[in-house]
Amino acid sequence: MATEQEQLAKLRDEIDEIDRHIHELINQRAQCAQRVAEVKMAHRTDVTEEPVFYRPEREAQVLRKVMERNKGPLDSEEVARLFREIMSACLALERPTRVAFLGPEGTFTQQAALKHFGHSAVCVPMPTIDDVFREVEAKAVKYGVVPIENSTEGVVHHTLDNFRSSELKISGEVELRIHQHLLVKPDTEPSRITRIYSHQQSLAQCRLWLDSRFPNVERIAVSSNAEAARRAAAEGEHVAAIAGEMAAKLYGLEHAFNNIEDHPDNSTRFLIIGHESVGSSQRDKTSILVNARNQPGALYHILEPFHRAGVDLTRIETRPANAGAWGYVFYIDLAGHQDEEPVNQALSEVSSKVVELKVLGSYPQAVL
Ligand SMILES: C=C(O[C@@H]1C=C(C(=O)O)C=C[C@H]1O)C(=O)O
Repeated sequence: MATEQEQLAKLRDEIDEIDRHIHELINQRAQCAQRVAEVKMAHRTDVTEEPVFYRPEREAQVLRKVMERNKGPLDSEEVARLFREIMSACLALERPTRVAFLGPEGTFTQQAALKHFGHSAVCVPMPTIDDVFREVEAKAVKYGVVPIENSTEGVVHHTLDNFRSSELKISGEVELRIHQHLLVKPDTEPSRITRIYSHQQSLAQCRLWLDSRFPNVERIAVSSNAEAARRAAAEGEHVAAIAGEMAAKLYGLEHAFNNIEDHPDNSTRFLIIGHESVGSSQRDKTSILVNARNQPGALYHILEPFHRAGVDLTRIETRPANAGAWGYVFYIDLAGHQDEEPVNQALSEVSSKVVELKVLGSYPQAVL
C-alpha cells in the first residue's frame, strides 16, 4: 500500500503531464487564431480598412458548444468561463480589443466588460454614458459597454435615449448578478459610521436594508460606486461606501456587510455597442426603436404583426417623444435575428405602418 506522500506525488505527476498537453493545445489554438487574422488581412477588399476580427456570434457558439458537451465534474458555467478567457487571449493575439465602459475603474460596467470580452481586452473608463457612445462613434475604441436595465430599478433612460440619435449598433448583451457590499476602511467600527456614499441606483437597491440597519445615517449619492469607494478610502473613519467587489479590491476596503441588496436576484443587463452588424448565432435577440404617430391603435399596429408571425417580444419600453410631431417612441426587444424568418417579415410589415423603424441590432443572447 502506497503512503499518502507516494499517492500525492503520483497524482501531481499526472497533473503535470496533463498541463503540458493543455499548454501545447492552447498554443496550437492561438496559432489557428493568428492564421485566421492572416487570412482576413489577405482577403480584405479595402486595404485602408481593418478587417473585423471580433465575431460575437462565433464566440457565443463556441461557448454554447462548450457548455453542451461538458460532462463534469466541472460545472458548465465554470468551463465556459475558462474558454471565455482562452478566446480572449487568442483574439488579443489577432488584435487587442479596446473597449470603452462607464467608469471609473472598478464599476459594475467594467465587470460586465470583462465578463463579456475576457481579461485580455483593454478597458478604457469614460465619465458618462454619452462619452461611451462618443468614444465608439469617434472610433477611438472598437466597442462600448453601457448599462441598460436593472431588475430592481428598471430601465436606464440615458442609454435608451442615446440610441435615438446614434448610428451605433448593439452587438451583444451581458447579464450580471449585482451584489452590493457595505465597505469600510480596515478597522472601522460599523456602529460609528455617520455617512454612507454610493451611486443613487445602488442606494435604491439597498433601501430596505439601510432603513433597518442604518436608519439615521446620512446617505450621499455620488457619480458611481467606485467614486463612493474612493471617498470612503480617502475620508476613512466614520465613512462607508456601498459598492461591488471590484471597487472594494481597488480601494483596499473591507466588507462590513456582504450582499446587502434588498432583492436576492438583483441583476443588471448591459449592452455592447459598436459599428458592425452581427450575423446569426442561431439564438439571437433583436432590439428595435419605433416612432409611431399619436393615433388610436398605434401600439396595436406595431404589436399585431409580431403576434401573427409568432415572434416573442421580451421587452417593451415607452419614452416621451421629442417635441410635437410624434406621439410615442417604443423600444422593443424580440427573440430572433433580423435576417431570419419570422422576424424579417414582421419587421418589414411593421415598418410600413410607422413613422420610423430603426433596428438597433441583432445579437447573440447572453451565454454566461
Ligand atoms: C478566430 C476568430 O476570431 C476571434 C477569435 C475566436 C476564438 O478564439 O475562438 C472566435 C471569434 C473571434 O472573436 C474567428 O474569426 O473565428
